[in-house]
Amino acid sequence: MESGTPGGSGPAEPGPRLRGLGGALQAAWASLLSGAQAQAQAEGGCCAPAVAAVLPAGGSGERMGVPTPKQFCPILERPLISYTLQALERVRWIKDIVVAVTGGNMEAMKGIIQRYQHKRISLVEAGVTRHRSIFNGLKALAESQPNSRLSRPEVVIIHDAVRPFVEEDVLLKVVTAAKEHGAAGAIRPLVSTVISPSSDGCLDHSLDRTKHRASEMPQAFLFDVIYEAYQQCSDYDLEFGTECLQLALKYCHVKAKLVEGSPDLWKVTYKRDLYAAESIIKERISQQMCVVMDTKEDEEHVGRCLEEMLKNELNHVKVMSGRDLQQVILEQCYNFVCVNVMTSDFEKTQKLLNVLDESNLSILYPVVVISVHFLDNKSIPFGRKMEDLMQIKELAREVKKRNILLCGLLIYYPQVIESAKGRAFVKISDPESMGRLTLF
Ligand SMILES: Nc1ccn([C@@H]2O[C@H](COP(=O)(O)OP(=O)(O)OP(=O)(O)O)[C@@H](O)[C@H]2O)c(=O)n1
Ligand SMILES: O=C(CO)[C@H](O)[C@H](O)COP(=O)(O)O
Repeated sequence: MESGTPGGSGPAEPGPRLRGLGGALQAAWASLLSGAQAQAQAEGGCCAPAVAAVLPAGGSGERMGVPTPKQFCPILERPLISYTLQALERVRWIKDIVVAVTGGNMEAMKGIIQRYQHKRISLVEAGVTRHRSIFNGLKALAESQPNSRLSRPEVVIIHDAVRPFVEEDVLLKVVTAAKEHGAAGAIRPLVSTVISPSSDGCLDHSLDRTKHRASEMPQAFLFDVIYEAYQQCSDYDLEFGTECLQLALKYCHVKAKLVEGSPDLWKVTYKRDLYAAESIIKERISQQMCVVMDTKEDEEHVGRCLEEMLKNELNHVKVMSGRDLQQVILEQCYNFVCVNVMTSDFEKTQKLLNVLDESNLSILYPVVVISVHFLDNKSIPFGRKMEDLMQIKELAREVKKRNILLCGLLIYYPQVIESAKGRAFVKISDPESMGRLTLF
């Protein structure tokens, strides 16, 4: 068993991050906690139930038909598996994440962990089938080695490395249900009817679609249940089985609770799925925008006006004062409009770029920054202003190396407007008084 992070990163703070979860889920978590706490107290310990995850990532992705195993295929220049790891590691109550990779991909995987700063990851050698890879992950959790930071969890989540869009709510639902029933898994309605062909290639019978479901991931188990099932199961199961819930039923008589999952839980299998995954990621990161203003006063005018306009297009728009720049990072937003009203040309933008650099936000996704500038026709001529602003080219070249895409917007307005330029923005949104917008 190898530690994925050379130099090691300690486990995350135990305890759930419940932001955004509904009341029913919070109650579910509370009951999960209380059961575990009672047991922990009885054992003289404390804290939440130990939850770990096993991610099989040792396949070759034959159906995708490209030389690179699909879990390592890039989406927006980042390997698919990194998105799945990110989805799991942001769930703070998952203590350990064990990833099964082939010996040949071990170094590449370590590189990914280091480059994208993944935490709480341990690597094990994959097996020749998915079930064998999972079994290896479970063994690493069951039999903690002298130098291993892993310990036997109470509940284990099993999730395919090639299902990147798993959300905290479904993870919580399967873990909670597994605690109660011994096993649980996400399901989806069938898209197509399942039929059974006979040996002559004709229809034998078809299944009633309303009575069947597609089994997806994640699944969760009481660790003792699934480990026992894997220890008991036959070579045939390990070789040809595709369903962990079935092993729990067959070998431990545990009937899994089935939990409705979201459509995004589907497994990246064919090449076109990579394009679909890319579109989903782009859609998600483009729906959030931060408008950074350089004074509180202008925030009232330009900021609020811009916010109203953008809200027609985007789900989440937030206006922030230049003084709250550190807060920007906590928002996990990847699109910024930085309005330089009061400060000299690039002062605000430069401050934002510094904060972004320090945060390492752009390691995970490309960050877009639009630097907005104003010019009224009574001050310096348009051409001179543009010349001054052309220094943005150099800045843009520099930050592009760090995955930050910077461009400028010059708003040139014809009238002198007495008070804050915020009003000028209101005016230019009106085509009658429109001056000139120049993207540079
Ligand atoms: N020996 C194997 C085979 C598969 N998997 C993993 O199990 C998950 C689901 O399997 P699947 O989608 O079938 O992946 P592949 O086997 O890689 O794909 P294919 O069947 O097209 O070859 C994937 O994360 C895959 O990497 C694994 O860990 N070890
Ligand atoms: O479908 C599944 C539900 O149990 C598993 O998630 C798994 O993806 C099946 O893998 P494979 O395609 O290799 O059989």
